[in-house]
Amino acid sequence: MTLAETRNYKDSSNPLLSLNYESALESLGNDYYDEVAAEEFPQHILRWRNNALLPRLGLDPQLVKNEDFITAFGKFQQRKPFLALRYHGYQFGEYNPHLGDGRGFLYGQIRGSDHELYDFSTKGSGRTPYSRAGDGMLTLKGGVREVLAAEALNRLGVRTSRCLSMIETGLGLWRGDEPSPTRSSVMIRMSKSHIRFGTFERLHYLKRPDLTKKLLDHVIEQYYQNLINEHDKYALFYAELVQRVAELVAQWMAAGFCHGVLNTDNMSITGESFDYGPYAFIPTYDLYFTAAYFDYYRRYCYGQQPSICHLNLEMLQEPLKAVIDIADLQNGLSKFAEYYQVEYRNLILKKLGLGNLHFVEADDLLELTITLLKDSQVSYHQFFADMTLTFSSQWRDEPAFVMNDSEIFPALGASAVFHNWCVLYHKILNNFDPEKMVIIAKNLTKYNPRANLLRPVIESIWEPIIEADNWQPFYDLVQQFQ
Ligand SMILES: Nc1ncnc2c1ncn2[C@@H]1O[C@H](COP(=O)(O)OP(=O)(O)OP(=O)(O)O)[C@@H](O)[C@H]1O
Ligand SMILES: [Mg+2]
Repeated sequence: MTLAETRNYKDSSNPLLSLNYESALESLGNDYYDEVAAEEFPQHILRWRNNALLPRLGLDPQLVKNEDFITAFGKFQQRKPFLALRYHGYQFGEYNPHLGDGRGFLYGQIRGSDHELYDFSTKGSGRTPYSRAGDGMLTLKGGVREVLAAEALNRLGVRTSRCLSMIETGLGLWRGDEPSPTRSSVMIRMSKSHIRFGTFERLHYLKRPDLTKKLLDHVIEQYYQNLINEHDKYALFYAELVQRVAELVAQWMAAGFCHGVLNTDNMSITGESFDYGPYAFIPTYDLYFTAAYFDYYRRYCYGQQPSICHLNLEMLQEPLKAVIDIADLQNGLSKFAEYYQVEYRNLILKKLGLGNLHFVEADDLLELTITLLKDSQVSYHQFFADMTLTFSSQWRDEPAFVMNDSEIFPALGASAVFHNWCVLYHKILNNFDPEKMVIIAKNLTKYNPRANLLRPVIESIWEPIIEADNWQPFYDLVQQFQ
């Protein structure tokens, strides 16, 4: 078989291989990537297949065999080319020109049934020219954590990439942050582009405005299709990116999520959330909560996320200046705070059951809720989950009903802030007709999943896996997010 024939070869018996792969990124030319080979692993055990994503690929989960996943996404048979994407990035504030896909590659691109272009990218598929001192691998625990984060965030309404599959690969890896040797995995992540802020930063570093413009045209054509025919599409692109990123951070904040490593190589040009390494969900509302143990100066702590994303957007202006007027860039960024506030307010009101209702005390309630969460240091997740569980139409009748249900939070009952919160929440409910209570109860259930992904929960999933190779708790938990 010639190389061209290999590239077009389709195994019609494997639905994952007979998908209609597109080559939007490949066709940009090899200034943006290197062709690489996948690692050959000693073992392939399918640990996770995301059936929920298959219909979006036009596939019936019943017709895709586990072996199909293994052939395509573990053995990497019958598909080429695999493209390690080139990028740089600001890591903890320092520019790093030695990055790029160091343990992954672009496997292929697929047009979903929603007409959006999706990337399938690997993580843990072996060394590339960008691996530096790394082994090119992903630990099994890293794979488990990324699958869980993506599903939990998706359930919480965050615009996120998701994992399509995770296969255990039978290697023993050495890591400073896991008892070693530790088990290995390879993952396929489905996302709306793996082009990062750092992809543009590299082109600026190389002084290639021509390549910047070509990439920007590609990004707009594929991911900002509503702007294609606008005469000022470049300015509008940046303005929309600012909005998407501001909304994304608001989604993280409302979800109580701390990404952990908001370097510019982990920021997507489509404003989608991805790369779930040392992330954590906040146990309590604490702006200084820091997810990554190596983030000594709390640069990426929970409360810093909005300003860090603003800074990352500001730094992206440098490469974009090659194509977009500086005044347009500044104007675009000036709306960040407003977009963030609007989205955050909406999301917290949704979590309080009141998202789609109009009432004058909305800002007071938002402020008081945050004060309550901050002062009391009750569990951020549990506050909303218990509110969902205990809410009743009686809360409309008397503030005392709200307070009495507070037995779930004995510490809250005595506080003046909680008393004020109950009075205000009751007053707001009292403005509405009794039948609106049903809508509020439904909203609470919709926006406050019962399951959570706090650190002890992840550990309780991981323990049965390492101790008895028992994956049931993992499947049960993912199921609750889907
Ligand atoms: N084990 C490893 N071997 C080789 N390169 C690695 C390894 N771990 C991380 N890298 C590289 O270090 C850089 C920063 O890693 P980071 O953890 O942000 O990304 P990642 O998790 O590997 O991938 P992604 O951002 O696609 O989720 C990236 O260029 C990544 O490819
Ligand atoms: Mg990364």
